[in-house]
Amino acid sequence: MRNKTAFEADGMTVAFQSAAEVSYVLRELNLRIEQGEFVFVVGRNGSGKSTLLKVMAGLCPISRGRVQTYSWPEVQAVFQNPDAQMIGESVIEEVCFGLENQGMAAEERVRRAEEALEKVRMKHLMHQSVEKLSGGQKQLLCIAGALASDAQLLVLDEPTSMLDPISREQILTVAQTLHKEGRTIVWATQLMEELGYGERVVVLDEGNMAYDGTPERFFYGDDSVSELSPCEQGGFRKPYIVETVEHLLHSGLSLSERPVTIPQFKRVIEDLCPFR
Ligand SMILES: Nc1ncnc2c1ncn2[C@@H]1O[C@H](COP(=O)(O)OP(=O)(O)OP(=O)(O)O)[C@@H](O)[C@H]1O
Repeated sequence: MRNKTAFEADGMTVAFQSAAEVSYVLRELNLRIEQGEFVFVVGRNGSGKSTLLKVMAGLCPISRGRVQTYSWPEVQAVFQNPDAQMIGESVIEEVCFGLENQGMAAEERVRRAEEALEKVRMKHLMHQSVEKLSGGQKQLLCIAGALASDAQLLVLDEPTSMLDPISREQILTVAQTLHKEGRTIVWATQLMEELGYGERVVVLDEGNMAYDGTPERFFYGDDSVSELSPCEQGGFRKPYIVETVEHLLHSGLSLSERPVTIPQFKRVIEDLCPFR
């Protein structure tokens, strides 16, 4: 699945002109995402994450440079304000509506919508009015809409920001499954714990690319003991697992890997305990 490019930008610049000045939001970015990658986009507020995702979804024109991406319905996006994306009256209608626009037969629409609602644990609410949903439930509903489609590229802008920890983990696990099936996922987040679910982290800083690499190198850097890692350089807070591992490394323990996820951490601890 890795032989096709899902998104490519060369010298991509996005600028907004106001009466007084031109403000640059993305500055001459070069970025290539292959089909099947799971990429997290990280950056402080206002660093340009949403703008980058909007360009990927074909919703924001660029000012300079060159961009190549899928067009709708091969790209599906979930943005931060779920209300702005709602059209249907009931939960199931909302999901089916998007599929109808993609020319899917009625029976298939309902089957897919129910399956997607099941994945986000909202099937029991399928006949409820969209208006009565909480913010987090609306976010889950938008995610269900994207899951139900055949989209090759899923663009998700802080999709778990309103979700409780169980729903958050559920959505991350669903995203991992879609990734394993070969879909491309680009996910903007402020939550460092989420990065281990993907395989690549892109950091934006005032519209510039500050880092592009694995989650492991992002958290630990090239040398885990001396230099500041890209995570520290960016002023982000490391996840608990990474902080714990760094304590172990500083105390002189030699570890089999530098874990960023709980299963990886478990492996490291098991390797340290030969008599388990
Ligand atoms: N339509 C617009 N007109 C003018 N400025 C804009 C427009 N859209 C975004 N910006 C500016 O671009 C900058 C980047 O915004 P963007 O929403 O892409 O950042 P972000 O990293 O997603 O932020 P957050 O984490 O707060 O969601 C901000 O300073 C914002 O004010």
